[in-house]
Amino acid sequence: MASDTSNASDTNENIQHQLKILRRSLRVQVPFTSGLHAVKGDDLVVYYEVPGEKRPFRIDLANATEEELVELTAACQKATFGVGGKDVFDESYRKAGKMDVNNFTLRFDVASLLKTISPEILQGRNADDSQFLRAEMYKLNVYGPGSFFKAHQDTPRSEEMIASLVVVFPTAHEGGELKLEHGGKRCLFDSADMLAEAPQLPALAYVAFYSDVTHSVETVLTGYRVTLTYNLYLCDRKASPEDDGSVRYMPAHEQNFEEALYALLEDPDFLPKGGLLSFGLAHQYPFPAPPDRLPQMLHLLKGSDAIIHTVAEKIGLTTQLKVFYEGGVEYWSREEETLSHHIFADDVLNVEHINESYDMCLWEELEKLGEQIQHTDGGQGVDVQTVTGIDERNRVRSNYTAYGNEAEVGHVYGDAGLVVRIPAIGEGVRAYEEEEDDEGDVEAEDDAQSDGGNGSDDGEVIDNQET
Ligand SMILES: O=C(O)CCC(=O)C(=O)O
Ligand SMILES: [Fe+2]
Repeated sequence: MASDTSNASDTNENIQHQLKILRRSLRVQVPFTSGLHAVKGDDLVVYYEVPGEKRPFRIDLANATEEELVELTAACQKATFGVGGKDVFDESYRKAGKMDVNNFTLRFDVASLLKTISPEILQGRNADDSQFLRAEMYKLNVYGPGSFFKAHQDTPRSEEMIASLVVVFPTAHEGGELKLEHGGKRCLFDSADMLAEAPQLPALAYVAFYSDVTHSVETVLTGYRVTLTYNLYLCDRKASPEDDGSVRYMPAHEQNFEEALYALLEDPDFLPKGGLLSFGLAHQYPFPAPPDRLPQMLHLLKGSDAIIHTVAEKIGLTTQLKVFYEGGVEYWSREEETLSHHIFADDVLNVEHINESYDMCLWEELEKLGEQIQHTDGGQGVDVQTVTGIDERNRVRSNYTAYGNEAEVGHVYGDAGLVVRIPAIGEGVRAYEEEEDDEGDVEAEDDAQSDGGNGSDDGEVIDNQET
């Protein structure tokens, strides 16, 4: 699927080495964070409504008896799950009890736990990023013996919903492990085990994972597994009274990524005429509504995707989300042009107005939207060096009406990926490479590379202040 963009630089050993480092430093990301969280004595007391009863019931989930847990289970509704925008009840898929947030209350305040998980969930973002995490309590779930929840992804409640948080109460149980799967990697969150071995009680076990992580709850064998779920949203820091101005520590893999990127920029064989460094996205994203969908998605990047954007920006390089359209598909392949039409488009292709089967129309629309990729067989276009392949994780579909002997709907598919724009040698952050300065118009940018500053704003004076 990824663009096949072999060029002269493919033979250069240094370039291959640095590309390998870029790949490796993006791969180490684990898409979840978990642990134990100590709480105070009565933090885990829950008051809940029981249908037909005037007064709320009380249960202390730090010291609950079996009888109390049976009562809590009885007060729950049978849990449903979302399929195609509808809530469905199917006990072969999800067997558990749930309680909506307006039917119970508890003292536990998630704020301190949010502080613990935020650095993990917001990793890859700028230290002075204007965003923080906000948690919205979603449901209380009760899994008695025989309960489970099969593999699913959580329904995003908005474009800003980035992750889910599950908090497990210290009620005795066996089984009920949460299985997590992302990008072919699997792991197990065994809260029963963690809580049984907690050095200090009362404590909660917690796990937070990005919204595109597939997860399932294994069958509970004995006892009761009680959980609280929260939706985690990205919010604008300006709206937060809790801004503590903390500075983010840059982990080693992110530093490696930055160093490899610098090494590539310094290599005279690396995209000498400039071009694009392309990356597949490691996470799935909801596409905001049109127009200008892609630029809006840039602030939603998470994990290793966010690292690419943050580091490139720090160096003074532009990152863009693009939709990669591969030519040569049946709708527009013309004999003389097969397979040479690959485009990085600036937005999702809109072809609703196209109502004829002559394939070139689609192609013309695509050309208006983006940059054609240079191919080994020559022709015009931009040089692209692929770091990681763009896959179908963020596939977008555009429909148009195709007329054959009957009108039918045709589809064009594109896949979103990230590109970092590399200037030609002698330009932008690579201005230091210029040997014969014939025009003298690159001087203002001479220092941009060496201080890692953002030399992107024309004419801006860069302070040499170290922080
Ligand atoms: O209770 C749990 O451990 C997970 C619940 C869950 O995945 C959900 O409510 O979507
Ligand atoms: Fe879930």
